[in-house]
Amino acid sequence: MLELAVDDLTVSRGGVPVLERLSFRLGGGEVLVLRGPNGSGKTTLLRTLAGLQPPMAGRISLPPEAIAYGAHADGLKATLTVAENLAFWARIHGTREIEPALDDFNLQSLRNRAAQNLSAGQKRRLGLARLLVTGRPIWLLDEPTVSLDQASVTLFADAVRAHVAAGGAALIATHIDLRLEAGIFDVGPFKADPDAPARTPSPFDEAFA
Ligand SMILES: Nc1ncnc2c1ncn2[C@@H]1O[C@H](COP(=O)(O)OP(=O)(O)OP(=O)(O)O)[C@@H](O)[C@H]1O
Repeated sequence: MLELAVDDLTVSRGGVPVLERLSFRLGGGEVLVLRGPNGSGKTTLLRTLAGLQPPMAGRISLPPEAIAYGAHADGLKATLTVAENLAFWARIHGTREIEPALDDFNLQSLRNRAAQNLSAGQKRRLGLARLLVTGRPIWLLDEPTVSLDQASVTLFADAVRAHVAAGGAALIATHIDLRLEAGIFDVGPFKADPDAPARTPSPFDEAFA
């Protein structure tokens, strides 16, 4: 059974706790939207869940090789074409076809254009199309609709809907209403208290002890 389970998780930036004691579950077929004001820690949480930084405390459990992380930076290979970029990621991740990804993000007419010559919104569409070729079941998405026009937002929402209908899951930090059937997880109540005494001494504390 596909599930991302988060228990009593504290996440940090630069050694300072940002969100603390979070617990939630995300199962196959579910979308969870992360809400919270700018700087509240949504990116920090997603980076921690993606394994890009260690948790400060608590547990994250998920199936191996389950995560596809879509970050602010699109991570495109500038000199490769749209189709070559997708083929590159398809090879890394396995056997997935690139044609459905080109279709779903309206990239067929751009397939032979170098990524560096795409507009901001087109680059973003390519970055999102990459999710489809990873074949990974859990999508962690950080502001996926930045630079997208309304039609592309709809394409993206449709792709998420199809992904969860096929048993996948998505955790999405966004400030806009995607009109998806989704749970809402507001990180606001989990804001760490910066004045609380540190649970474990940092190297800084030791140096001045
Ligand atoms: N490298 C860093 N070192 C120290 N603090 C950082 C670093 N990067 C971010 N922060 C701080 O960590 C906090 C959480 O930032 P984060 O990017 O996770 O918020 P967010 O909820 O994703 O914000 P937004 O909605 O603006 O994208 C912010 O106060 C930010 O200033």
